[in-house]
Amino acid sequence: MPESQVVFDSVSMAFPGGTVALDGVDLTVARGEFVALLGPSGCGKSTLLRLASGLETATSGSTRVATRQIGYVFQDATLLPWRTVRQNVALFAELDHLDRAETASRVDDALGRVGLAGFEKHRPHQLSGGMRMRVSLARSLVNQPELFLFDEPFGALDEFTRERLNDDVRALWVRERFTGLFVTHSIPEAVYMATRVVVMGARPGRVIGEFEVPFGDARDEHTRYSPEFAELANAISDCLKGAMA
Ligand SMILES: Nc1ncnc2c1ncn2[C@@H]1O[C@H](COP(=O)(O)OP(=O)(O)OP(=O)(O)O)[C@@H](O)[C@H]1O
Repeated sequence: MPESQVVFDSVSMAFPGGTVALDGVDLTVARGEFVALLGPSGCGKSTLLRLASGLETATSGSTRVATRQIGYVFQDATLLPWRTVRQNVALFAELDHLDRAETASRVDDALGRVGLAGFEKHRPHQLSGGMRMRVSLARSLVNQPELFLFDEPFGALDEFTRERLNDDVRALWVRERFTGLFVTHSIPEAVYMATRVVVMGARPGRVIGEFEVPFGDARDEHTRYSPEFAELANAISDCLKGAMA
């Protein structure tokens, strides 16, 4: 049995206003897995990520996370406009009081890995949306996450930029083998990115379908247009339609 990185055990979440976001979520994510989460709007996907990050605590059930090294990337890159790219990428390391020389070396490494070498002195307003997302990714990479939470990170980007970032995140995952939990509304993105796709039902959310993705590490345009890809995407689509019916 592979080691578990995240375990949601009968997790339910009711907010003070009365909204029941999650009801009996059971989901185990193994170390090094990349799980994409799909589900209708409001079914509690972001809530699940917040539980995994420790930002929220479930009303009932338990959430166990085997690491404290967690990266979190949102749709909004949330960069500080007055800081340069380099200073933004160094932010979490500074907050963690990481040694200066170590921070500098990790920042250089992260900038290189997301393709931003040469843009260190730019400010966020001088960057495209895709580049701002790269800064956000690099900022999390500096803390060497073992668990990476992605909350629909590329939803606001054009398709071309989104596909390039998909490839970049996959390349990072292939190299680092962090555990990934990736929320998206896009079935093709989920299938392309993940080792397993988990479908949640309408609120209150729970897991209604799981699909192993049979493609290996090497994925490219041919993967996206293969009959196997279309077949899997169709099966997931049927499951999602059931969730919304
Ligand atoms: N802090 C909160 N207080 C009250 N209700 C909340 C809070 N956070 C989330 N909710 C509610 O819980 C439900 C689930 O929200 P959540 O953001 O987790 O869903 P989601 O699946 O990520 O949605 P989307 O796909 O639209 O981003 C929604 O009805 C939302 O309004």
